[in-house]
Amino acid sequence: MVEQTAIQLINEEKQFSDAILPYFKSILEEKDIGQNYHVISVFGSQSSGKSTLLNILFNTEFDTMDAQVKRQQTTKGIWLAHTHEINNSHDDRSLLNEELFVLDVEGSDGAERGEDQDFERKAALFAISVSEVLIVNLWEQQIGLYQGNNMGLLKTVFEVNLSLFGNSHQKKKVLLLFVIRDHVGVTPLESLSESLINELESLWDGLNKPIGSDNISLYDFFDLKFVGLGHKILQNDKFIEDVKKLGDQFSQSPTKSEKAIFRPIYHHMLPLDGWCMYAQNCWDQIENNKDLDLPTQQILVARFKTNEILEETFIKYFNDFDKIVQPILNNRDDLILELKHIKEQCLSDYDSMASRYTKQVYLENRQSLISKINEKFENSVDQHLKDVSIELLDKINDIIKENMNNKKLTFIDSLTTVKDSMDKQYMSILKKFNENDLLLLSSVEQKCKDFEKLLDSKIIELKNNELKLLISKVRKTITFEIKDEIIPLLSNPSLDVWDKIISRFNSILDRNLSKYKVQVAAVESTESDKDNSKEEGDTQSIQYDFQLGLGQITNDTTAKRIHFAAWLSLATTTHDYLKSDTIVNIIRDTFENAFRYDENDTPILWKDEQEIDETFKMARRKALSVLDILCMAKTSDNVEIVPDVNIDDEIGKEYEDEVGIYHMTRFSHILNELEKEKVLQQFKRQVNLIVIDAKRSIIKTTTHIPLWIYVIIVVLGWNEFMMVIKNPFYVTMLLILSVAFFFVHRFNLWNPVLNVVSVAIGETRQTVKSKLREYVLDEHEKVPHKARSM
Ligand SMILES: Nc1nc2c(ncn2[C@@H]2O[C@H](COP(=O)(O)OP(=O)(O)OP(=O)(O)O)[C@@H](O)[C@H]2O)c(=O)[nH]1
Repeated sequence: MVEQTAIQLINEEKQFSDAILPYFKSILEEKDIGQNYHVISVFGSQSSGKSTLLNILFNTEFDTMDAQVKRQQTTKGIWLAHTHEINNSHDDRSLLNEELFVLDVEGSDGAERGEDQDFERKAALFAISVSEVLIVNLWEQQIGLYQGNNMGLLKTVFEVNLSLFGNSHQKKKVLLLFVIRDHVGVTPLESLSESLINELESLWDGLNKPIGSDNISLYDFFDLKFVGLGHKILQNDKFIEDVKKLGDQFSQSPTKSEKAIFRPIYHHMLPLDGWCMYAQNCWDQIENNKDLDLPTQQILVARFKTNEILEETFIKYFNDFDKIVQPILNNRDDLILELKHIKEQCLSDYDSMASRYTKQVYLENRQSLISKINEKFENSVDQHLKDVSIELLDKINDIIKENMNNKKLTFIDSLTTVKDSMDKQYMSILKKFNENDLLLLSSVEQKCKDFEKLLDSKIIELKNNELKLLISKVRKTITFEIKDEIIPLLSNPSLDVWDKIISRFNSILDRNLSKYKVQVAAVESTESDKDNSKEEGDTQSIQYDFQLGLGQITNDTTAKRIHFAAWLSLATTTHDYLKSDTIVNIIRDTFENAFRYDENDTPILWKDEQEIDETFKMARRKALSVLDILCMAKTSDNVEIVPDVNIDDEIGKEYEDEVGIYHMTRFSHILNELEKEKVLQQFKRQVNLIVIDAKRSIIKTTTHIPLWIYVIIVVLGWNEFMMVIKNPFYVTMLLILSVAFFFVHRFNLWNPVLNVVSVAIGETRQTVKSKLREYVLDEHEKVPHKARSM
């Protein structure tokens, strides 16, 4: 046997060769024949001329027996040979443009295997399973003999075949081509065929059919064809001619001739590598005596092969996927184009390779490939959509700010508009990917939900920020107003100062919350409910809406927060302001006002100490009553003021005073007893000084010029006084000077007077100087004159 042209598919030990694929590769090289091939088996008694027929018909080179040497088994196991040549009457061997694979099966009834019919049964079943055409080779004289013409074996094969495929919906047909050898022509072929058909049909009828397969006919599984070949030894030319005629039928196309042997219904519709795997699976099943389900095997092969193709094409296009896609992740149009291109290429490659397998499996795996591709796209698309989401969400802030700055829309209207717009933008982008089938169907809805979630959390964040701003703004205003209105009240406290403070506080709070108040229609209630609501101040019918699209609970909580903050601000303001020193100053001022000024706010001029003492007592009483008011926040009804919210946790600090007593800071507790005592002492020290000052001022005015001075003045100046009184000139001069002095002093003319006096003095000085100069010069001139005259 020539190694290159035939290979042992299954050896005598019933082992399937693993060299089949390399064999196919070596003979076909890189040629992809797809489904353009046919598988033919030959089956018959040992040394019945099977190999000889195949070699002449298909130009193969199977071993044949040399009868002149020894009649013995030549073909062992199952051999496979490749050919594309068919001997025909046109003498054109390349008529058929398809590849042929011919299986030469070990002959039955061989002496070498003896009674062991296991292999020949398995081989027959295998041949039926994997071939389109099974040539049953028999001598003319064997027809009519049960054992001699393999009818026994055929019966077994039919039976197994029926039990395996009887209930299958996909009944694949095989052509049983009975080749009658040494047909010398005495008995016409028709008559021989008839005998064989009768034999086969009665054989079929006699089969032990499985339940439910009673009505299945022989022809549901097999087509029958009969050919007679002349005696090779005696009529060699006729033999060759008959073989060529048979070759014609093999060469013909089913579309052109009814006699054509190869028909699509016999084909397994598997590409060659798939057929190889299929054949191996069939043999494994047969060999292991398992149920051989050919359609299932075909599907398994298709599944395996299409999976293999799927993986190969996927790797081919997605090995460098990240490198290709990463740089264009931010460019949506390029990204969509590239993804689309990759997907189309990948699917086109898959289609060309896998579409040759069972359609259902091919389509199933195509869908898997699409899902796999989309899954791979998922990361990139997700990354892109994430960037898009961030971009869109970032824009929201600016758009809302712009809308609010331009006073175009309120915050909540702006928020609704922006949300709709962002939703639309995102959906249109998502739609672009979806339209191009670049998303996993299952993920589209999720992506929408994810964006909705992001958008909602952004909206909540914006609302919270806006709410924080609003609360902070209202708090600041309330704090400012509290300081502005409450501190003046505290710095000059009246007896009902705390009533006034609470009243102002309520009006401040009300003023700041009024624009957010919503009147809600009163809910029908029972009489007792109405009474209760009256007692509670009808607050139940008032709700708040801070115009930020918040839920009622959040609105109410916000109102409560502002209410709480207002109380805290009031507490902080009063406690910060009413420190011990400030209280000392306040009560000292109260004391001073009462002590120094009368009812008309006129300063009191003390006449005597008794008056000072009485006024002191009155002023101190007033100051101490103010101290009592400031030490404890109580209404004029003497009811301690307790905030209607619990701010104790904020201001309620526990502390120990100097004498070891624990105190808890409360809103109404401004000073504790110890602090009050200290304030009192400080106050006393300060007012004592004021009283001492007052008393000293009386002594000063009364003891400023001692009386005896006046007596001395009168005693010592009596003569001068009398002299002035008695002289009319002095009296007149005194009166004139007194009047002049009065007017100058009254009209504050001392400066002009002093100017006049200084000018007069200057003039006088000049005059005196000039007179003196004249006098000196005159004396000088007289002296030389006297000297000359002497
Ligand atoms: N009378 C006759 N002899 C033939 C014919 N064809 C082949 N022979 C002879 O029969 C003998 C066996 O032929 P093979 O082709 O080896 O038979 P085989 O069926 O392949 O044998 P195994 O492979 O051993 O089963 C050879 O000597 C052939 O010359 C034929 O048509 N008529």
